[in-house]
Amino acid sequence: MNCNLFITFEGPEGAGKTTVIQKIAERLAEENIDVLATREPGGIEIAEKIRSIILNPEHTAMDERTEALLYAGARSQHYFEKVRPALDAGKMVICDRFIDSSLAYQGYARGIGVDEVLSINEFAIGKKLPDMTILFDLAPEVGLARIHAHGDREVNRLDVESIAFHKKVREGYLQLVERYPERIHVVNADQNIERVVEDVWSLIYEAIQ
Ligand SMILES: Nc1ncnc2c1ncn2[C@@H]1O[C@H](COP(=O)(O)OP(=O)(O)OP(=O)(O)O)[C@@H](O)[C@H]1O
Ligand SMILES: Cc1cn([C@H]2C[C@H](O)[C@@H](COP(=O)(O)O)O2)c(=O)[nH]c1=O
Repeated sequence: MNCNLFITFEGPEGAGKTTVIQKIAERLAEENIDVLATREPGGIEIAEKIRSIILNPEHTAMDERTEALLYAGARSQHYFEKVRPALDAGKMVICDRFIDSSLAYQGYARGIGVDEVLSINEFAIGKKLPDMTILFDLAPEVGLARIHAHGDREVNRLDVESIAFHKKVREGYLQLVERYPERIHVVNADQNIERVVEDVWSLIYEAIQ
């Protein structure tokens, strides 16, 4: 078994990443796999502070380049303080969002350019990409409706972007699948939660064999 993997979960708002990651972490633990579940932006104190600046709905004046750099800064701190040491200790790391969020949201949807955003992220964390990425694909209307219906998390500065922006995020992700076909695996997130968990588990189980 190869369990020393860095696996990232990606997708639009309300796609189910946070819910599924918790269930997958429990399942991995049941299989006696040493796993660290974490998230971006955040996961450690400094990055959580940066998160609260980026996502504050009052920060409407934030320039798109500032936004891209803050995400990259939070990523750098989180990666070197928490992710890399866990991987070096032989653990599996599963992370709710990572570099592909920056490529899809800032690079593609904001229009900064995917290659430009990739290059600031290479400065932040180096060139190594995750071993595997699972993309939760979902129409943005469905994900946003889930967030508004359940009300179990605060609505942030990115949530309130236009539907056109969220559609571009989805397009950006789907272009990343074409760019990294070996790494990024698409899961249909518009199914009941148990089905989504099973689809994700199958991908991870295959990867660790
Ligand atoms: N497959 C599903 N079907 C119906 N509701 C779901 C499904 N997956 C998640 N939900 C619900 O949708 C809401 C958002 O889920 P969750 O927080 O897991 O999404 P997320 O992808 O992490 O979102 P975000 O990136 O915006 O934080 C939660 O209330 C959750 O219970
Ligand atoms: C890492 C990262 C995230 N984002 C966006 C995506 C979401 O709108 C928020 C994070 O909120 P969540 O509830 O934790 O999913 O930030 C981004 O635009 N760029 C990034 O690199």
